[in-house]
Amino acid sequence: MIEFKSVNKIFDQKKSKLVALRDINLTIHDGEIVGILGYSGAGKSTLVRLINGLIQPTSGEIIVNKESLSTDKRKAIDRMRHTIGMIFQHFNLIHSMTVYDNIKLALDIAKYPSDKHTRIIELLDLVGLSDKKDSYPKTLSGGQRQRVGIGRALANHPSILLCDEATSALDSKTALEIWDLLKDIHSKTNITIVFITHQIEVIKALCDRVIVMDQGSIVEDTDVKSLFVSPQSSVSKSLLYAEKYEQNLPNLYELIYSHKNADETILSNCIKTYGIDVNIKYAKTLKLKTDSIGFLYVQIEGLNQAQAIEYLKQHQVEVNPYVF
Ligand SMILES: Nc1ncnc2c1ncn2[C@@H]1O[C@H](COP(=O)(O)OP(=O)(O)OP(=O)(O)O)[C@@H](O)[C@H]1O
Repeated sequence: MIEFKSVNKIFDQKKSKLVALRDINLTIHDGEIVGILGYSGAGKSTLVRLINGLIQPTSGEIIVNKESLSTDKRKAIDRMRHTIGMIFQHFNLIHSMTVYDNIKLALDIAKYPSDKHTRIIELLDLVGLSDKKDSYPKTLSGGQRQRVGIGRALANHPSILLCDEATSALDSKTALEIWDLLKDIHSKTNITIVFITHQIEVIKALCDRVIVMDQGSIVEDTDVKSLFVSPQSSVSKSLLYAEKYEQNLPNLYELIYSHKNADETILSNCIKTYGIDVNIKYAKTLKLKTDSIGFLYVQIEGLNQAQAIEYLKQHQVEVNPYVF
């Protein structure tokens, strides 16, 4: 479990102070897959660096697996060795070492107590790189390099995996394969995954919960489905709306089908009952990890417009006036 209690982080700059994190209160439970979402400069990396003990908070307390992180650097290093694995955007592999040796290095640093060779073979199998054990990083694709990164991060059986923009440098197909691999690892190990990202796609495909950050503060902490159905913060709205329909039209509404019993017949029944004209501008289905949500952007015209909207709402369709 990761806990932040009233954590502030202030960086001293030449002439001023920069508040990178302000009053962060947060609990991440064991086995959760949490996305930390925000624009550049929001404070995401600072949050991660505090979790892994690379930096200290200016005030407040951080507790990782019941261990309070004080200014004791030895404890932080121990935690990195034993409870936290980390993967990075640019993989951070040692290029003069083979895949096998890159993973072995992690075991050497952790002073792995059991048979290292057996563990390396196990890890190579887990990340799907058994046939690449003697290859060098420069001969691997980006996705394969990140698989090595994942193998190395998991070497010493950590209970937490921190991912800092870990798929931002990959094309969308390769990123999807890495998210699938992480889901597979999660189902086998129940490891806690914290994924720092500015990409809404990762949240959609991988996460159960999302924490949205803006200018050093947490502005939203919610389950992923709620983020898509009713985003609360301006950051999540703008990240989501950038994916959707951007044109301003009169009488434009966003209809959200998120309940299992809400289907298209509701709209056709509504048209028949209230004699309205419905002009469908755009439709999209978002597939989440275990669910899906339908979005329909429609212009609704006619005398009974208000009653029609009420009817839709009563039939578990969310209706929002759509103004970008
Ligand atoms: N060591 C440092 N010294 C001074 N300021 C820093 C330091 N590290 C981060 N900052 C500042 O703290 C703020 C938050 O930075 P942080 O890297 O945590 O944001 P981020 O959300 O991870 O952004 P990005 O996605 O661009 O990495 C930024 O204004 C950044 O310039």
